[in-house]
Amino acid sequence: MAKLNFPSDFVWGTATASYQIEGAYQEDGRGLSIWDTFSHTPGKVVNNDNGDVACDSYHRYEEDVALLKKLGVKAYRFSIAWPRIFPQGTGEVNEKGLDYYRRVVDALLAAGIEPAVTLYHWDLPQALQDKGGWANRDSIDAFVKYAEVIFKEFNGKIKQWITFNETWCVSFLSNYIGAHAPGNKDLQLAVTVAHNCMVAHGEAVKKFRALGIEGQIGTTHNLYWYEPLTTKPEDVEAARRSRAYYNEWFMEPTLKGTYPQFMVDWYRSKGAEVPIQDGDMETISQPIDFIGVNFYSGGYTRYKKDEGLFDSEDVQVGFDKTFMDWNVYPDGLYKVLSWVKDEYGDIPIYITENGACYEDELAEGNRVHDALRADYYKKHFIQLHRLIESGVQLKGYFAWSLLDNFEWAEGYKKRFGIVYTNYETLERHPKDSYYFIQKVIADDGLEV
Ligand SMILES: N=[N+]=NCCCCNC(=O)[C@@H]1[C@H]2[C@H](O)[C@@H](O)[C@H](O)[C@@H](CO)[C@@H]12
Repeated sequence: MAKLNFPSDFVWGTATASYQIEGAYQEDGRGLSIWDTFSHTPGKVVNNDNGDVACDSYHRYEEDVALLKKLGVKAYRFSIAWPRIFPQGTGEVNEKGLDYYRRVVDALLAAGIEPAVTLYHWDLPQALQDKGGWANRDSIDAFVKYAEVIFKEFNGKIKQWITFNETWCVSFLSNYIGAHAPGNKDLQLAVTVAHNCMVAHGEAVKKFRALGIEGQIGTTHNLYWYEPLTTKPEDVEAARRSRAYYNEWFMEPTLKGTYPQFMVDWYRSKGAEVPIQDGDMETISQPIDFIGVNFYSGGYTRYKKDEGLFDSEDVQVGFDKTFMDWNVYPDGLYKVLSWVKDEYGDIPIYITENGACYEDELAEGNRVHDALRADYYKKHFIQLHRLIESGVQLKGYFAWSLLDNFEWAEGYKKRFGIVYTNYETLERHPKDSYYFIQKVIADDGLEV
C-alpha cells in the first residue's frame, strides 16, 4: 500500500444548490422560480417530484452544518436562491430571504467552515422568465443588481464566489435539449442564452472588482472528456465538436474572450448566430481568480452523418456506468484538467462538483453501504493527486453532493449524496462514502 498525500492547504468540500435542498418554496416571501413552474408542470419531472420540501434545509441547515463539521471539510459550496432575495427578480429586497442566508453563513463560520457561494444555480425568478428570461438582455442588469446586494451583504464573510453554475445546462440543456427549466427546444435561443449568461458573469465580476469585495471570484463550467473512437479524420472532427459543445464554447469566451471559430461556423450552418454586441467579449473575459470545473464523465465519439447536432454519436466501449447511465471515467478527469492547463495556462482550478449516483438502500442501523460510490470517489481522488503532481493548479475539490436531494428532471429517485436523505422523515444518515471521505480529509490523503 502507498499513501497519496495532498497539500495541507488543499480545500476539501461538498456542494449543494438552493432549489435542490432548501424546500420552503413559499416561505418568508420567496418568489417563484422557473423550477417551481417546471416541476409543477405534469410530466416534466420523474414521478412529478418537485422542490416544494426537498431536504427542508431551509429549516434543517444546522443539521447540515453539523454533518459538514463532522466530515471535516474546510469549505461548503451552496447556492443562493435569487427568488428569496428578489421575489420578482428585481425591485425591493426581501429581508427575510437575506436573513436565511445570514443564518447559514454565520453557522458555517461558527463551525470553522468557509462558505463558497454560487450566485446562480438555475432557479431564475419566474417573473424574469415571463419577460424572456436569459434571452432578454435586461436579465443581465437584474443579475448584477442581485449580485451587488449579496456582495455587499456578505463582504468579508463569503470569500469564494461563483457567478454561474454550468452555463451549458442553463443554455443548451434547458433551451435546446429542453430537459430542464424552462424546457425550450431552440438552438438559436440556446446560443443567445449562453451568450447573455456569460455577459452577466462578466458584468458581475466587474461589479465585484468595482466594489472592492474581499476574496476570489470565478465561474463554474461542466466539462466532459470525449475522444475520437478512431484516428479517422471524421471521427477526430466529430469528437472535437462533441467536446467543444460542453468545453470550448464556454471556456474560450470566459478565459480568452473569443468563441471557437469552428463551432461558430458549425452553429451558423445550423441557423444560429451569436448575438455579440460591442464590448461583450471583453466583458465576458474579465480576469477571474479561479475556474470552477464540474466533472462527471466523458467517453468516445465517432462520426455519424446527420446524427444529432454534430453528426456524431457516443460509442459504448465498456465503461462501468452510474445509475444516471454516465460512464465512470476517472482518467477523463485527468485528461480534461490537463487540457485546461494546456489550453488556458495556470489559472487556479477548483473541482466544484464531482460525484456519482447509485441506488442506495437504508440498511441496519440506518447505515448505507454505498461501496460503488466510495470506489468512484477513490478512483477520482487518485486522479486529483496525479493532477497535482503533474503541476496543474488544482486548489480544491467539492463532492457532489452532501445530501441526496432533488435531482432536477430525475426527481428524488436519483441519489448523489454522501449522506442519505430519508424523504419521509427528512432525517439525514451518513453513508459509507461519507466516512471514506472523512478519513481522506483527516489523513490529508489516501492509501492505494
Ligand atoms: N443530455 N444531457 N445531459 C447530461 C448532462 C447533465 C449535466 N448535469 C450536471 O452536470 C449536473 C450538475 C449540477 O450542477 C447539479 O445541480 C446536479 O445535481 C449534478 C448531478 O446531475 C450535476
